Amino acid sequence: MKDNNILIVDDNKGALGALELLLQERFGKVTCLSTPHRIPRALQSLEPDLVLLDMNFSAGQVSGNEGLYWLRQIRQFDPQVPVVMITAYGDVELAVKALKEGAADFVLKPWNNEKLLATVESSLKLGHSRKEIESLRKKEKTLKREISGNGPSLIGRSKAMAKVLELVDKVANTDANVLITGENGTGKEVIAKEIHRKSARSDEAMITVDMGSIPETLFEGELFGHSKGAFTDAKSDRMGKFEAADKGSLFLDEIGNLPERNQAKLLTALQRREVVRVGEVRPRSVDIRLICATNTDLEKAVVDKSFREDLLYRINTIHIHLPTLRDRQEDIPDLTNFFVKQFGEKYGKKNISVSPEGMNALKEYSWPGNVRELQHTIEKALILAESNVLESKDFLLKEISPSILDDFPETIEDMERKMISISLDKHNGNLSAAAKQLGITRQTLYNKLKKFGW
Ligand SMILES: Nc1ncnc2c1ncn2[C@@H]1O[C@H](COP(=O)(O)OP(=O)(O)OP(=O)(O)O)[C@@H](O)[C@H]1O
Repeated sequence: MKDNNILIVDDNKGALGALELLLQERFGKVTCLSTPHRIPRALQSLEPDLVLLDMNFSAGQVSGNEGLYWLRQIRQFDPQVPVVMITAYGDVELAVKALKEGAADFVLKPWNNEKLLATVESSLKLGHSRKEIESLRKKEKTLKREISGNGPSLIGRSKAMAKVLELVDKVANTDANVLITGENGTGKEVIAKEIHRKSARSDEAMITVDMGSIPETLFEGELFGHSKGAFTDAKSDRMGKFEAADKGSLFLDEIGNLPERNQAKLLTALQRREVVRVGEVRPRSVDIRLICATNTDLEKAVVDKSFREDLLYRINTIHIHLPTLRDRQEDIPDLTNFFVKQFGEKYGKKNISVSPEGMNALKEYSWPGNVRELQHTIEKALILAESNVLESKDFLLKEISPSILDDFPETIEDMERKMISISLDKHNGNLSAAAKQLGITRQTLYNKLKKFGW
């Protein structure tokens, strides 16, 4: 405890000298003030770790009111710094008053050296803990913002997107459950982040869970947490995603991929707004705002009996459907310029632009992979670009031939089946290789195969 900075304020010069000698040997630097009026300046210049404050300064004053006044001033300037009150006229009532006003402790004159040193030491520890808590809180806040994404990088001035954004504004500040649907890559996660960012919960985290990538047996542990020893790998207590999202938002992506057994467990947690960690019996309350997303037709899944109707009603209080990129061609130039700038900075190619002919080609393309495909197309074009102006040939767009269109799947689900089947054929049934090529996890592929009954 040698590197502390202590401020002593006492009008009695004898007491000041004795305290200085006693404290500097044990705790580090000590600064003495014989008049309280210099306290504000000293707090600013010294940033003390502790203040030892006399209660009476003016001659004849024994009420302790002066000390209480300066205690308030100090706490206003720095609420974390511990203040130990010291007086010759202390009584229990005055001590209680000072403690109520936020003093860390109270010492009577004449003091007992050992007792005083112990009081100062424990008050210093209290001050250090307060500072640590304060800095951890700040760190936590920054991390939560980092986890939730910093926004706003949401591009979309088309009529279709204006409607979506209007709905986002209306629901953001409510706690209504929101279901976001739309094809792959239309920006469902971007919209979920926007809802969170505009909500009163934006200081807390938005925790994202990809429901398709959690193995069926690990679902409860991942979402609800587990206690130490609940299963072989549970080496310590762990909170689940629900608890981590407490006071913030929980974003369940790919909710359509949730196996039936776990749909019931999720529904129970949502209805009760509480979770029970695996290995425990005591429920823990959670205060979350639920946002779900899917590219599957959940109404159809309900008819097919692969998705619970009661769960669908629970999650879709508000339904936001995202238009495909081909249904909002007006957004293509803004999105293109946004990605050109973003990747231009990333790859050190800042003067790149797109020719009018190139922009037309981008607008006319059908974008089956939506905004994500546009993003990847621009990134590739920028990396390979040999001139500063990108032409249509630079985008390597794959035009779909009419014969392919004849055989084109009618629904996204049909397309998924087809893509999975082609990929499995290509990789001789090797799930890992097919999943890698399709850009999904092996577990998601496995869940889809199960869903299709393959
Ligand atoms: N309106 C937008 N403005 C800027 N970037 C966008 C917009 N929409 C989508 N993106 C970008 O496109 C990519 C895909 O978006 P996102 O992951 O939100 O789509 P998704 O619908 O959730 O996809 P999936 O169904 O595959 O999970 C992301 O990199 C995202 O930043």
